[in-house]
Amino acid sequence: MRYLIFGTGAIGGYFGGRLLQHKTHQQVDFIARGKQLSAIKSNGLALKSINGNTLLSTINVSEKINDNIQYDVIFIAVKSYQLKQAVAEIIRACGKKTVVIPLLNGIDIDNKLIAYGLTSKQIVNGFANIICNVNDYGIIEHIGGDPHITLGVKKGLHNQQAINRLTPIIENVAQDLKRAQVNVSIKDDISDAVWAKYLFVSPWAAISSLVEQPLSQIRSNPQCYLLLQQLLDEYVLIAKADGVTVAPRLLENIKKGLEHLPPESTTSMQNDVEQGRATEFDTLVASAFHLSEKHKLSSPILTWCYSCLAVKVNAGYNNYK
Ligand SMILES: NC(=O)C1=CN([C@@H]2O[C@H](COP(=O)(O)OP(=O)(O)OC[C@H]3O[C@@H](n4cnc5c(N)ncnc54)[C@H](OP(=O)(O)O)[C@@H]3O)[C@@H](O)[C@H]2O)C=CC1
Ligand SMILES: CC(C)(CO)C(=O)C(=O)O
Repeated sequence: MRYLIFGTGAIGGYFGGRLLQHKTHQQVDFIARGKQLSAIKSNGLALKSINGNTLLSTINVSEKINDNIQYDVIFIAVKSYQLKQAVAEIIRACGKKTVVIPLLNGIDIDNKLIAYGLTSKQIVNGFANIICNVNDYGIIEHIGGDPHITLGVKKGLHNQQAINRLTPIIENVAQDLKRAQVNVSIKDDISDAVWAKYLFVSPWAAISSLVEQPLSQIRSNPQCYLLLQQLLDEYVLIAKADGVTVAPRLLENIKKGLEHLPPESTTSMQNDVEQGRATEFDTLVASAFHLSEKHKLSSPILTWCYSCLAVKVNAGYNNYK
């Protein structure tokens, strides 16, 4: 299998790096840019991880996709606001058999990929569980979460013929990831799992982006923690109104997950807010707000977060580097 990791930031660097570290027959290429590209070219890609450090000094990384290579699988590991440009570049490298797997957070990433020009037959849905960041150029730091990728088709998106073609590819990718010491789940219909991940990350992303504090501070401030729990309850009502099956234990598991993550945990949206960069506000907060409006729900905490963050991130956009 020949893999392309499009976007060598936290997620792309970690999971692509592990695939490269444990590769047998497969080839793993990377797309990066700017100082990250220069640092990886000069010093290699370093993973500083609670699961073991490694330095990948032999790595095929470039700024643009080599159009002469036909990739079997392209993982997309950019932020949602970078997706349109990424797809414009990826489309050129897609052969008839290429499968594209987005690892972004969000409930409508597949629809965005289609709107930007990919076809449903080319897409396998996916998402990542891990807490990692770019610690310095060329250095990915994994501080929490057991690295996990969930893969699967969506019943509404794929017909049976597409499912039959994509299933063995998903299984091969899962085997390669497992060999690379990444846990993998495969879902027959990934829709509810995508929502479950969204419910875990989005309320926390909203609150952490507002208060700009690590999880320990959010947990130890009773009012702040209550806000997070109430916001989560509102997101769950939105999911249910949108037809999602929210398993009774899910809410309990999300709350337990938030209790047990390392104290220094932050969300990637919060990191972007703190650094004055563009954010995934549209995907993680505005999408939920608009769904709440569509289903005529009352979501007072979400409405408040939406308004405050809209002001805050718009100010942040002015500093966008
Ligand atoms: N970090 C985490 O722990 C987790 C993140 N996620 C999700 O994964 C997704 C990716 O997040 P994360 O890895 O943190 O983000 P990062 O910003 O760390 O990584 C994205 C990388 O892609 C690069 N990139 C974007 N567009 C291009 C392009 N056209 N050409 C070359 N390089 C490009 C960016 O470069 P540049 O910096 O120059 O823009 C950056 O290096 C998000 O949806 C996030 O919500 C999910 C689970 C956990
Ligand atoms: C919260 C976290 C780290 C959990 O996986 C995440 O998905 C993100 O910040 O984008």
